[in-house]
Amino acid sequence: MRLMLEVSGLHVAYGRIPILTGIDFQLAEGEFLGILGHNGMGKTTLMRALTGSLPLLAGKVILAGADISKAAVYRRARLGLGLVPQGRDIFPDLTVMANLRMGLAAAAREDAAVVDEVLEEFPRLHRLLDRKGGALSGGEQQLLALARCLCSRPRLILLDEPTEGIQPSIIEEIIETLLRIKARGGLSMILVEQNLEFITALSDRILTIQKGRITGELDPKSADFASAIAAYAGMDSHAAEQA
Ligand SMILES: Nc1ncnc2c1ncn2[C@@H]1O[C@H](COP(=O)(O)OP(=O)(O)OP(=O)(O)O)[C@@H](O)[C@H]1O
Repeated sequence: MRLMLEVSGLHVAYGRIPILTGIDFQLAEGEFLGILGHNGMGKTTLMRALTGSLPLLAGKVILAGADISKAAVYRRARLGLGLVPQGRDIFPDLTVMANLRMGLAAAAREDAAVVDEVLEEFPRLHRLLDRKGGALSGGEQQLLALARCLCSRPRLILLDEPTEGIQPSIIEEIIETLLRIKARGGLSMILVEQNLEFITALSDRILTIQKGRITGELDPKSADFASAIAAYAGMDSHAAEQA
């Protein structure tokens, strides 16, 4: 098994307030790893530490064998680390096509044909290419943010709470799109979520995070998954199976 990401002993603080206090996990090449946690548990902080927008107090981050613990944000992007941030951060005054081209700028090698390739996976965006990003629905913006990230040809995508504030019908479409992309292979993903249906549909493994620490690991294929997730969410296992 080749490792795409190795995170060890990660400590991160905002000023003097410790937020992540010893995070360790590994991700295999091609693996989709879920990170499940309630509000304020440190999920976004972890994503920001991995992309380099927050410095580490201690610990190591190894991406495909390269130590990126101290690397700048742009260098991590060049090495194949892509982020689809919480809130999506698309450019509201640029068209969908111009937003996609911004994704090319983060790529190690700019290749305009990549936009057409990526668009094949996103039929809904095809019809919206001339529309301003700010005039899209939340779900369409999420699809655009994902497509823009794919235009940078990442090896590993960090996807931060993609279902937040999005209608269930588009959540389903995002799941189907990601399952197609996963089936093609060659891409690893870390999905940070609170939505049980989304994280269960896509993850090979799920880590739970509480108060800045990884507290458990769940296997969506295991027989006791429904009861394990129910214990995590504080609900009965029948409700978890419905989720
Ligand atoms: N810029 C900041 N300065 C100080 N504290 C912060 C800052 N950003 C986040 N925090 C605190 O760090 C903790 C972890 O926040 P984080 O955003 O990582 O959580 P999260 O799990 O992503 O939550 P959510 O699901 O609400 O986005 C919270 O207690 C939050 O209040």
